[in-house]
Amino acid sequence: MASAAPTSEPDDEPTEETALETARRQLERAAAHLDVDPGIIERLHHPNQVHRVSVPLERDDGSTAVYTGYRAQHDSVRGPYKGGLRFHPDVTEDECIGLSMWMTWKCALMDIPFGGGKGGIVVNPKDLSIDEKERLTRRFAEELRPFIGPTKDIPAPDMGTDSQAMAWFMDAYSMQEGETQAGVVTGKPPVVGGSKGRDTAPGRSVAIIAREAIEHLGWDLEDTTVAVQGFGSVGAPAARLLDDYGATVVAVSDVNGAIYDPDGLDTHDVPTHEEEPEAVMKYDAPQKLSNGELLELDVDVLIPAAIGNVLTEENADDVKADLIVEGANGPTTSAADATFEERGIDVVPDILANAGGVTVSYFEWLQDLNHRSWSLERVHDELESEMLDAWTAVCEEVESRDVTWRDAAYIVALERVAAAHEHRGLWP
Ligand SMILES: NC(=O)C1=CN([C@@H]2O[C@H](COP(=O)(O)OP(=O)(O)OC[C@H]3O[C@@H](n4cnc5c(N)ncnc54)[C@H](OP(=O)(O)O)[C@@H]3O)[C@@H](O)[C@H]2O)C=CC1
Ligand SMILES: O=C(O)CCC(=O)C(=O)O
Repeated sequence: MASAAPTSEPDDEPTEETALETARRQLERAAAHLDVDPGIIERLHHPNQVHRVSVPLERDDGSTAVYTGYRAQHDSVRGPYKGGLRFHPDVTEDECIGLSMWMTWKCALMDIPFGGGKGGIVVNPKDLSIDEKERLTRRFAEELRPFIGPTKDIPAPDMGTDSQAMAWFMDAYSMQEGETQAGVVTGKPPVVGGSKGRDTAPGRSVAIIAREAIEHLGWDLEDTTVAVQGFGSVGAPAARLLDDYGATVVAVSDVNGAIYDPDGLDTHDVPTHEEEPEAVMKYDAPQKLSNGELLELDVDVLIPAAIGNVLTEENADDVKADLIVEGANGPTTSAADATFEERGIDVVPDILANAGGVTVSYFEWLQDLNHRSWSLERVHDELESEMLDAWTAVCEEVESRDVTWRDAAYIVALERVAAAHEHRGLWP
């Protein structure tokens, strides 16, 4: 339980296992535990559709730039496709497909009536002015119009997009429909049909699940040290809530590196990505580390909550945390996962830990369809209850089958998706 900064200079560069490869391996591992029609499993290796669009943008200087956008729609047997839109230079078609598969499992694990979708634009949003971001988002909504809708496919925020982007997206879609269609996206500001508590929900669920895992392992939260990579929509609320629960958050990071205080940071004082991007490293802290060093800190709990593929075969042997709670989607490659299993390091998977985001998105969609607004207290209470139900379902599988938390979560999700395929008669 000691906390000390490592002295090595690890490689920050992730290795090249694609999200799709990781997602397929995870599916195969879960399928090996279940008696499911192999045809259904084969079908679930592939997305239903992937839409690739060109998104032209008039830059502020009058020139035209054309960006590539994607929307991957993996499976809709349990309901409309659901999942975020990412604005990031590393977005690829395969990444969107892998992320859309994870959304299918995440929604099934949470038992909410959605399938899996994910999309994004290959762009660095930090290179765009606010007006350019608005024009790009509105045009993306226009390009995706034929494929989305409140009962078809419902996007949401992800890396590089936020509630303002969702408001523009909803407005652009609604203008063409001739009426406000609040339910076409979630993660909007509450004043235009968003749900209270959606902005912090993915981080809140990470903290709730970390708290449950810590209790399950018989640790005391007050004696638990935590390092969090990324201080955005997921990392910041997770760090702050764990701090509020009594844990000691010793390190947090942004894209430029990490701040470290072995006595614990005042997480409410460190600016989040939303408050000021790239401000973490400007914060006055006893030590500055690289993002790679943060991942190898001798802490009890490590929460990767920024980008994918940061825990790889290159650094898995050097990770010193006893518990990893995945805040980001796909932070752990299959090779690293195998190493953690061998080393007895527990990993709570993304599809469980960060599922608070899509769960409150579901609450938002219900509020939009019913033209009702829930109180923040109700959102928090219902989220807590949904997270505990999912946690219990996963723990039951862990105990009855003696599998990892990731395999258990996939088994619960895959059983539900496969049963829906069987009942609907879509297969074979
Ligand atoms: N937003 C959501 O609703 C949900 C998001 N997720 C997943 O969580 C992860 C983070 O998303 P989200 O919090 O929304 O993103 P944000 O854009 O809100 O924040 C990302 C954070 O990560 C930092 N960051 C960016 N690149 C790197 C890097 N290369 N190394 C270390 N830190 C980096 C950013 O730093 P800086 O401020 O300097 O840019 C920022 O602090 C993604 O995997 C996303 O898919 C999962 C569930 C829901
Ligand atoms: O809120 C949503 O619909 C999806 C959020 C998301 O993209 C995710 O959980 O990865």
